[in-house]
Amino acid sequence: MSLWVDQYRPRALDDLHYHQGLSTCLKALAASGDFPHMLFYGPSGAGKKTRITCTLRQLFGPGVEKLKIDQRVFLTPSRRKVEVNLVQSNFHIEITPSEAGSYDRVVIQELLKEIAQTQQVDLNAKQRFKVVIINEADSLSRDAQAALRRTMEKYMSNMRIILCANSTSRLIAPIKSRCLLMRVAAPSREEMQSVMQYVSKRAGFDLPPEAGDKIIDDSGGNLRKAILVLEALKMQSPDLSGPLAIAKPDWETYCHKVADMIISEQSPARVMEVRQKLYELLSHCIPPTVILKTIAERVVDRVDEAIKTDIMHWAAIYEVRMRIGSKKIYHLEAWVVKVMSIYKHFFYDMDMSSFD
Ligand SMILES: Nc1ncnc2c1ncn2[C@@H]1O[C@H](COP(=O)(O)OP(=O)(O)OP(=O)(O)O)[C@@H](O)[C@H]1O
Repeated sequence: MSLWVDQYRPRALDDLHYHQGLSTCLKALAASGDFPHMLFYGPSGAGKKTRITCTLRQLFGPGVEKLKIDQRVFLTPSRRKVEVNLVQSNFHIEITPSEAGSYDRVVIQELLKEIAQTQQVDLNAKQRFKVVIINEADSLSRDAQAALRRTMEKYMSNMRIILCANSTSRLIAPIKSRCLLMRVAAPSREEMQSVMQYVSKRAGFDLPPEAGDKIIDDSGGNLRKAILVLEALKMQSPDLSGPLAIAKPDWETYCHKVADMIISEQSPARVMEVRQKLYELLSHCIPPTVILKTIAERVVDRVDEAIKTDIMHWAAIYEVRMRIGSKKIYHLEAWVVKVMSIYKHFFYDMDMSSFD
């Protein structure tokens, strides 16, 4: 039994429900015999992955759906072992180099070289090249990006790269200029509604449009989230009528709690309590940037207009520091202290001005 998001995921370019223009373009490229390196970018759950797999199917036929998962060990120059998962078919290979943390360059360099130097073994293959999909390309380190750039130039004859990212801003210009950029925007409300109606039909029930609207309100343009919530709600109350209670994920509630703690007291003791909670979140593998963003948004929701921009400004600064540095907790905590100080000063200044 698979989840609806997988079970009803469109498998061919012709079956995609929205962004028809993109599908037409991808079909033409696949048929052209001159397939470029590509960069798919857009927000989470907009449908990048779905479009990439449909494109592969268009290029190679249903054989690309026969997947196997391997684990590969790479040796770093300091002889440390890093493990990375590979998902592959006879025609393509998919990697998430960020699994290797700061050793992502080793993974990119070794793996791409190896693939580029092996010829396509399947004589019936429709294309002479293999495709390498690189997930979370926007978290590649500078070194890894430089290595990627060199391989892109050198091994174009039997390899194509497809990068998948949320935004293009952290990718170096020479990579962007070697790829065809495909922007996959979040679907509109109507598009989401029609996909959910379709999924419901396939699952054998009618979705009341109001229930669909409620789910869309909560999804923030993330279609995967919407379909997951739809399935969960259908389990809870099979007729989907009446008020729907969409549960927030635990980590989100937890982040909100941290935000409330920051606002309700500003003291060294409170900083220590917040630190505990931050460790807890990090140990459950919630990405530090997501933690920072979620807490910041909640804080900003609850404070005076006058200090909102300041708080976001510092969140942005600490996010950058966090990406560069290695100990995430330091930067998260430094930001918390900064916010407490901004908040406290704001009230102090107000009190003083009442004496004027
Ligand atoms: N055109 C479409 N028609 C119908 N359903 C779609 C379409 N595109 C995407 N979906 C559904 O939306 C879900 C999310 O899409 P997908 O996993 O491709 O997003 P993504 O952009 O790669 O997200 P992330 O960046 O978080 O990995 C899929 O599981 C699929 O069921």
